[in-house]
Amino acid sequence: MFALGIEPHFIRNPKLWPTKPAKFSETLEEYSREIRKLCEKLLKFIATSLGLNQDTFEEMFGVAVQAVRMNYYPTCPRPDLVLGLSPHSDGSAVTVLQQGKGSSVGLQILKEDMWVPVQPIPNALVINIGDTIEVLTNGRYKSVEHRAVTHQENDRISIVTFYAPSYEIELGPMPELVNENNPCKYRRYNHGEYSKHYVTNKLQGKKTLDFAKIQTKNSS
Ligand SMILES: O=C(O)CCC(=O)C(=O)O
Ligand SMILES: [Fe+2]
Repeated sequence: MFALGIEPHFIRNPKLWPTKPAKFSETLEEYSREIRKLCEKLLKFIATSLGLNQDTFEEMFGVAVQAVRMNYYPTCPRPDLVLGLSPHSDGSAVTVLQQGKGSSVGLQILKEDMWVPVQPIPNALVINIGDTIEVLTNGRYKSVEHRAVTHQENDRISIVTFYAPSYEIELGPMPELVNENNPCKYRRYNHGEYSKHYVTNKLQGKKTLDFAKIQTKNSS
């Protein structure tokens, strides 16, 4: 995999940006600008769906952090033994995933304890909800546990954009979404600390969210 910080500029490491192909940087810049607009829109729709002001997340996030990860999964003679990427949820607010043209099925999501393949749809993007939105909505939206599998004959590429709040912000469940029927499930924390926790821990399902979980007697 190849990961690059995009926004804000201070997270960029220009030394890592390839000079070949010549248009790499320009193309990635343009792609990222458009994906950023899409993420802003998605967050407006999520806020509206919860009866909140559409700018709720934008106002809360500060200058949002955007990073991209390009995953290459070579063919594998024993896909039954080798995963492409271990099960995890993303630490982002939302993730936009693009699968290479003509890609084989590789992404799977966990639904009712079953791994369900996500069939690539030509010219369509996959949107994943990340842990940040799960916390902010007190679990009304849930981050999706997913993994990537390998394939015997076809290799595969995915290009994944993570969109998250600024590292400085403190976040926790929004008071509007906490009540007697839906008691507070997560504590408040600093998003930078969560990000650090996320990247320094093994990918292991939704375990990283334990960082924020309030342990109650009945919770597992
Ligand atoms: O390659 C995929 O489809 C999944 C990639 C992914 O989940 C990630 O990069 O976080
Ligand atoms: Fe992911």
